[in-house]
Amino acid sequence: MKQAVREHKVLLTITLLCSILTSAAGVLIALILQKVIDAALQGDKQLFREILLLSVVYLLLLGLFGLIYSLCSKALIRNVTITLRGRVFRGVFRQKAETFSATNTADYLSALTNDIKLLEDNYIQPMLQVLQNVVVFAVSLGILLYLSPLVTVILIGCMVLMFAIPSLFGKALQHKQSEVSSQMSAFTASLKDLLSGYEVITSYAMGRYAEQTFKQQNHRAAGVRFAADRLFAFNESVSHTLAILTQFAVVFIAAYLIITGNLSAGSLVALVQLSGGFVGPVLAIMENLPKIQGIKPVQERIDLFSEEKHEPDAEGLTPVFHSTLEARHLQFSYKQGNPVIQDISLSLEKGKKYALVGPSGCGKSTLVKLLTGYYDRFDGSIALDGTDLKRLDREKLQQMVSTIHQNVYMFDSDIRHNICLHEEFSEQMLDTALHTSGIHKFLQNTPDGLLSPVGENGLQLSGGQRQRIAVARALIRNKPILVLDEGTSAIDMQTAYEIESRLLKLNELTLITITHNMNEDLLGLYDQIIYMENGKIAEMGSLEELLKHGGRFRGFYTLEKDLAGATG
Ligand SMILES: Nc1ncnc2c1ncn2[C@@H]1O[C@H](COP(=O)(O)OP(=O)(O)OP(=O)(O)O)[C@@H](O)[C@H]1O
Repeated sequence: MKQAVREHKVLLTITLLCSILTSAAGVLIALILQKVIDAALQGDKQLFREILLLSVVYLLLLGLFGLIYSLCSKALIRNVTITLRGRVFRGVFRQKAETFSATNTADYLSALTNDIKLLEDNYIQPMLQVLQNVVVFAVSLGILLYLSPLVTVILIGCMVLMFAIPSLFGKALQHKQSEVSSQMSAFTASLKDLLSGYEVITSYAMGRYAEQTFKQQNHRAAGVRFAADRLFAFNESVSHTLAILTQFAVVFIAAYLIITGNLSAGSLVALVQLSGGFVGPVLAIMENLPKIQGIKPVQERIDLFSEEKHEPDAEGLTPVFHSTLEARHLQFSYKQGNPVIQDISLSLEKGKKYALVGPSGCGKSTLVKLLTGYYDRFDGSIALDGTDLKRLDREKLQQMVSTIHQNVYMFDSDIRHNICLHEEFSEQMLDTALHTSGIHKFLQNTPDGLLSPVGENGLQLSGGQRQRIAVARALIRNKPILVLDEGTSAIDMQTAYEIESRLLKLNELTLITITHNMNEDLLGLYDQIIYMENGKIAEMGSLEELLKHGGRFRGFYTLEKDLAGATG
């Protein structure tokens, strides 16, 4: 947060300077009032003309500095907001995949929208106001002392009382602000969940449930906000009452000093004006200080997501893959005491093709995620060409692997953009990717070809078409490792067979396919079938070897085939 403000030092300095000048000049009006009233009461025309001229110059300068301050402060808020959002956005994308997936995306959305707005309203603007008011207070104090030390002492007494108030509210407000931030995050999460579930909600007649959930979250969010505002209201009204009391005290004492002949009428007007300039700033400071204190939890949350929090990889070695990807005694659990991967050792060779099979939930996807550097909180070791994965540059490692999942994310653009993703590729590379992925088949039936829009998250395409785009997206980049995590499950059998058999022919590609499809012709093309059960590798070998062996894989294979036959 502070770093983001520091990035705009020049604008900050100009804003602060103009703020000081405008605030200080604003106070001088009291002296002009004093002089003009005394000149009028004395009938001094010469002095009256001089003050009139001075006032015109004063007004012009005040207006000019006021305008510059106003423009600069708004530009400062805009720049800091842009910088903060940028830092959070980059921070989110730079963190480890493991950390990213452990956090609800609504938390990121909330940090980028609600929290940054809270910072603007409760930190940046109050900070500028506090500074302005400190200047007004200091200049007013000087002039007050010059006009009447007695009134000044009484004013200071009232001030002390007024300062005691925010300390009573500060802690409670801090707590309430934190609650507002968490509740807004929960509200965004719930809203996102409901909107993403549109199809399920409408087709399963869940409208009432959705409305009720929304109503509850809506009321809760508004309720927490109101509880914080209520506390602000108490703080503000106590402060206002004390401020008015102070001004009353000044008027009555100054009036008494006029009665006793110790003060001029002009000075009384100046004192009343100054007491406003003295009390007002204290009031504003008191209102703003709890806001600044209260925003600390939100500030910490933003800092947590910001890029400076994400340390670079320890060694950041550049990964190379010429021979093997090897795991030794690999153990991993999502929750302590519940291991999902148990003592797995295996070696994958470059260019070979592996089919990973086993009952649902046995740990296939988790194993592949570990092997490709998605999670780094595991026991045992994983090495790429002999170098420990934890020593490698995470970003470069990610760039060596393409993973195609069952659900493919599509940007709301056309087919070409969803394959190339802002990168330039030759027409020949694009053509090869289109053929290997089987896209060319359905392109013939689309009027705009590669320029056909796919709609929000690819809604205008079928599941199979989306998966073919994902295959092309991966192939065009020519990455050495391709993971198909049921990546062709939505494609018809014939096309899936064609795509997979083309991938199996790519000599340089190391292919790891997680599949439930027990197609003998396809499985027979894989170099190795890795059969998993309960987080362990139960058997490993070619299809022929495993079937001949007649072990656990054979039982699984036969059962799956029978089931597919019965349901298909
Ligand atoms: N992010 C996660 N957090 C907590 N537990 C998880 C997470 N991902 C998977 N699991 C659990 O780990 C176990 C293995 O899941 P995994 O997805 O690796 O299995 P799988 O063999 O690929 O299953 P499937 O064939 O159904 O896709 C399951 O019990 C699952 O509930």
